[in-house]
Amino acid sequence: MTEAEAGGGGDHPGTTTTNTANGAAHMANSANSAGTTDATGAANTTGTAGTAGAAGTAPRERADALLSALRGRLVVSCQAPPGDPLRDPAHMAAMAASVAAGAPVAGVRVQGVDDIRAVREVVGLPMIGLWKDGAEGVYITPTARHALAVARAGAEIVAVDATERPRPDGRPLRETVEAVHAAGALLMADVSTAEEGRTAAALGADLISTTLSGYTPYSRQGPGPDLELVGELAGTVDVPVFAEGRLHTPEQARAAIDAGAWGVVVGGAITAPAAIASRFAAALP
Ligand SMILES: CC(=O)N[C@H](C=O)[C@@H](O)[C@H](O)[C@H](O)COP(=O)(O)O
Repeated sequence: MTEAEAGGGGDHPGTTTTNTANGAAHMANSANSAGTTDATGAANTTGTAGTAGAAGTAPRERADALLSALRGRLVVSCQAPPGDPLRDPAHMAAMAASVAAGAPVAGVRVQGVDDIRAVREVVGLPMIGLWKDGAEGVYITPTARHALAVARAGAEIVAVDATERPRPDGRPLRETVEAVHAAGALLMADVSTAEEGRTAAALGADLISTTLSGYTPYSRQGPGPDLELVGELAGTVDVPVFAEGRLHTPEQARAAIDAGAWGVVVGGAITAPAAIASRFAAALP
């Protein structure tokens, strides 16, 4: 990924950043041609992406259609940790295609520009994209440059770290929000506390996710999902709130929806065979 590939550009749609219960007004006709998956085509599980069935509709309508397709439903995160033999774009594309073909999932969450491109080739579902750069501090899509690369690789929704921790380039989160919107994508703010969620929503984030609860030293620590945070956020911000992180069972996913989540994102419990096998092995005498 070069700076030229990742850097600015794109037509700013010039939309406002007013948040509404139904989401964003920023979903422009993207400069990223690969990222124009038909957001209304939730039933379209596999096949060539980018059919852009909603192309030509207003940005706001496209954003609302995308968010509606995710409401009350499951997004599967297809990510492999560094060093895992599955950490390969072709493997993640096969994983995502398998899940999409065999289960009524609403979307996928995919890490890294190469994986996003590979998954985009074979899965037509809405995609939350991110770019993990590093492993300490702010590493989930840490700068506007990373965010633009993710949008241009084909993700309709760009997930970024929206915690209060210092960002590696020292730039404000607001710049990333503006860059993502200029690229015609929506921004998902990965947060660890309710205050961070409220701040992100005020900055124009289109969706909030509880992804980082338990991953900042000042947030709730625990083995399971932070449903309390889901409920608090759902009651105070006017954008969709996603439950994500440590959802291990279908019952927890349902409880998250009951707590007010717009949708749920599940990763390791579905797409991390080593972690799943370890739990089984640990239960044996
Ligand atoms: C903290 C962090 O880096 N979370 C990452 C965000 O994309 C992923 O490693 C998680 O797998 C994802 O959030 C889904 O969570 P879980 O795998 O617990 O269902």
